[in-house]
Amino acid sequence: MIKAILTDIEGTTTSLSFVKDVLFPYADQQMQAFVVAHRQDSSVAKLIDEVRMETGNAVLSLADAIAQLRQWIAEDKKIAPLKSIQGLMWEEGYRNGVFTGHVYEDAVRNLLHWHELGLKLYVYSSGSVYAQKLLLGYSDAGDLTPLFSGHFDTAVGHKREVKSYQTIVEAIGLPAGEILFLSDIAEELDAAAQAGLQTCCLVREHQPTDTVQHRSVKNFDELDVMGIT
Ligand SMILES: CSCCC(=O)C(=O)COP(=O)(O)O
Ligand SMILES: [Mg+2]
Repeated sequence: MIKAILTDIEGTTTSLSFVKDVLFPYADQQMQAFVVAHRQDSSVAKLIDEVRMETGNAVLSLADAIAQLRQWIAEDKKIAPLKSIQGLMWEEGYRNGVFTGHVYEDAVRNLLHWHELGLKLYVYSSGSVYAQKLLLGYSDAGDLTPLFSGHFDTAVGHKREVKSYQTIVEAIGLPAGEILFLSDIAEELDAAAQAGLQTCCLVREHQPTDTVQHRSVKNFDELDVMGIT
């Protein structure tokens, strides 16, 4: 019996297009002004140092660090300092009403339903925990954060690694087989399944490469959570 649901965001609760066509371009356009304006803030200064460490160049100039961050956005790299800086920048966009967090209607409806049924809900995304809470807190459907019992990002490890899911299972404190992981990426589902989680692939906008060993649905309405044993 499923007692908890761990969900991915991009491609699962949220459209790829919102991330690729709204969030990433916003971060790209604002990067220069944001980093220059906040370079003395301890949080931003620390993240720029992390960019230097990541590139292996301890004396990387601020201008080159900004260029590197923009390059990583273009390449959709899931690198921790980039994801953290993006979260800080998106906060301005959400707070100023430039955009709201896209969450599919079927996802909102079923997250509410599962929460009412007493299932524990968690997020695991490459977006920072801070960015996850912003997207769900400023969602099209209002503040969804009270539905969630916890959030995980790449601080627990990358999403294609089995160890990350083992760490999450330990943190949730339930047997792995009682946790259902939802994602649109086959390699993430493979890693979760190897850690013993139940899995389901969301095939919303594109056909994943190889998900034969996972159940698969087009949206959350098709998912019979209580039927999974
Ligand atoms: C939740 S923040 C916006 C999405 C993001 O930055 C990202 O990298 C999405 O990765 P996911 O693991 O949710 O596919
Ligand atoms: Mg995804």
